[in-house]
Amino acid sequence: MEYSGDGLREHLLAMEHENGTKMEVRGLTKVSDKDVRILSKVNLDIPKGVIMGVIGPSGSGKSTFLRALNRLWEPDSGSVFLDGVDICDLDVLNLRRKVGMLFQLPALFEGTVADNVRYGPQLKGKKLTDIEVYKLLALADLDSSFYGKAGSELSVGQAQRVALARTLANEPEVLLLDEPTSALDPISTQNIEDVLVKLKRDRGMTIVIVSHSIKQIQRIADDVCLLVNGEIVEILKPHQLSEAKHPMAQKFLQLSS
Ligand SMILES: Nc1ncnc2c1ncn2[C@@H]1O[C@H](COP(=O)(O)OP(=O)(O)OP(=O)(O)O)[C@@H](O)[C@H]1O
Repeated sequence: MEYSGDGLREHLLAMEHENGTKMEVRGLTKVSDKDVRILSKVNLDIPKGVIMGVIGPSGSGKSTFLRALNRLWEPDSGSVFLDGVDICDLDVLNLRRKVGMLFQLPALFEGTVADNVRYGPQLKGKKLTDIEVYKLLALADLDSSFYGKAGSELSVGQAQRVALARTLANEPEVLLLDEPTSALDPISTQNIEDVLVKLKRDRGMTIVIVSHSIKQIQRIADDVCLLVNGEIVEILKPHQLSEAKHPMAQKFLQLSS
């Protein structure tokens, strides 16, 4: 299709909207009770439909940063915008549906896998059909045999995929993952990574993943930000990580490789 004049401008504007910034983090600062800076004026643009990796030494503020994106804590100063709207202006439960989160260890509720997957929609008064539950399980790479299983029967890797299906049942636009595979074996890790890449590719999902594994970030991330002492010191493409300039970042990368 050819565009000219107004048509071209409209087309470009539409593309800009399609591929625009999903989350903007501006001046995010968190100070501990003991007056220690945990995050210091963090700025980051997270584009739509990308996997953003967050890496850095232990204690650098990665989890704190991630939790700020769906208001698991409130910053001392600074703001986070979702599609241009300050997340403080959104109903917090609604925000957490739009910006879902997975943790290192999955915590399933009592009951079956299907009960877990149905949980979020049920809170909004919607009962997922069996077919909808099966589809969500499939999205998280779980076959139909998991439907009636109890959470306690599952391996950690399987439980993590159920937790992912449960989060996806809320139809999030952004997925936050805090070291989601660090307790998993290589095959379960690969299953989760494949699902994340598929969610990005097929659904345009925006994903922010904190990981201690540089290799994982290199396998799946589009961009990676390096957090050191509560500050983003560099934002790079995964293949450029060896070129990081900050001395602490260099040391961290050397020790991690
Ligand atoms: N609720 C809190 N009160 C006081 N200090 C905190 C609190 N939560 C985190 N911290 C401190 O903030 C710093 C950053 O912690 P955070 O868990 O965000 O780091 P991290 O980069 O995710 O670390 P790790 O890689 O070890 O998980 C640490 O020094 C931690 O001790």
